[in-house]
Amino acid sequence: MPLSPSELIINSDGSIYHLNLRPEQIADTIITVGDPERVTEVSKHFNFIEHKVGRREFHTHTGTYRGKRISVISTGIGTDNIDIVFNELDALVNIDFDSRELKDQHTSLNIIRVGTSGSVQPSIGVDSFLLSQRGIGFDSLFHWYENDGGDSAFAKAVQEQLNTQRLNIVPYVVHCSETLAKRFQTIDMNNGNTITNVGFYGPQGRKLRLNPAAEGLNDRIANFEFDGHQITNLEMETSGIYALSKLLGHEAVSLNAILANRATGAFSEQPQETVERLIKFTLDRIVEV
Ligand SMILES: O=P(O)(O)O[C@H]1O[C@H](CO)[C@@H](O)[C@H]1O
Ligand SMILES: O=c1cc[nH]c(=O)[nH]1
Repeated sequence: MPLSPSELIINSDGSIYHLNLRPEQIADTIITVGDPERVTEVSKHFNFIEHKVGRREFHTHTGTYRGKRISVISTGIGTDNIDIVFNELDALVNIDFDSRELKDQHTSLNIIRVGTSGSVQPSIGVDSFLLSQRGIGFDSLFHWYENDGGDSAFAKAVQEQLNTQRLNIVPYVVHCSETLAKRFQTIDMNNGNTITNVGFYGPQGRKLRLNPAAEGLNDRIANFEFDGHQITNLEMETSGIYALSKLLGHEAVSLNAILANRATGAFSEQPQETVERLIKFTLDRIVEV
C-alpha cells in the first residue's frame, strides 16, 4: 500500500517535508549537530560541498572530506526534533518517493552525533570528550514506538536508584552501535552513559529562579552504579538518536564535548575550541579507520 500524502509528506520539489532534502542529496555517513551554526563549522573542513539546504532548525551540507562523502545536519535541540530528523532521514533512503512504497532493500546509515554536554562526574573535566555507550532516556520518545523494551535491566536500576516514579517518568535505555563506536574509542575519549532529558534547566537540576522538583538528583545520578557502570553526563538528544536508530536499523554513536562540569560548577573557558577539536577528531576518525 502506498503511503498517503498525509503520512509521507513530499514537497513540490520532491524533497521531504521538514528537512527539505531529496533522496540523492544525503550521504550514507551523517554527522548530526544540535546547533545549525555548527553545520558550517563541520563543512568548512570539506574539500568540496555539493549541496546546502536549510529550513527551520534543520540545515544540511553534503560534501566530501578526504574522499569520503558525508552529510552534516543540524537537529536543533531535543528529542522531539530527533523524531523528525531520524524518520525523515530514514524515509530518504528506505522509501521510494515515486511509488511511496517501502524499498525491498534496506539501507543502513552511519550516524555520528557531535554534541555538547555536562558531566556529573568530577573526574570527567570540561573540554574532554565522551562517547555515550548508552542513552538513558528521561524523554518519552521510545515509548511512542513498538519496541523490545531496550536494556530493561539497566532501565530498572535507573528507575529504582533515582526514584524516577516520583518524577512521573519511565526511563528507557538504548545502546550505541558497538561497531561504529570502535572508530572513536581512542585514548582521547571517555566512555560513559548519558541521560537525555527534556530541558536544560530544571530537567538537568539547574536552579536559577525555579527550584527543581528533585532536590539533589544530580548527586544521586553521580552515585548511580549498575553492573560496574556509572552515569556520566547529561544532554538532550542521545537517547532519541539511539532509540530511533535501533528501531530503524541504523548505526549510531553520540560524541560529546564536555562543556560543563555539574559536580565542580565549572564551565569551559574555550567552548568553541573544544567543539572544533571534536569536529576535527570525528572527521579524521571517519576517514582513517
Ligand atoms: O550542542 P548540542 O548538540 O545542541 O547539544 C547540547 O546542547 C544543547 C543545550 O545547550 C542541547 O541540544 C544539548 O543536547
Ligand atoms: O550542561 C550541559 C551542557 C551542554 N548541554 C547540555 O544539555 N547540558
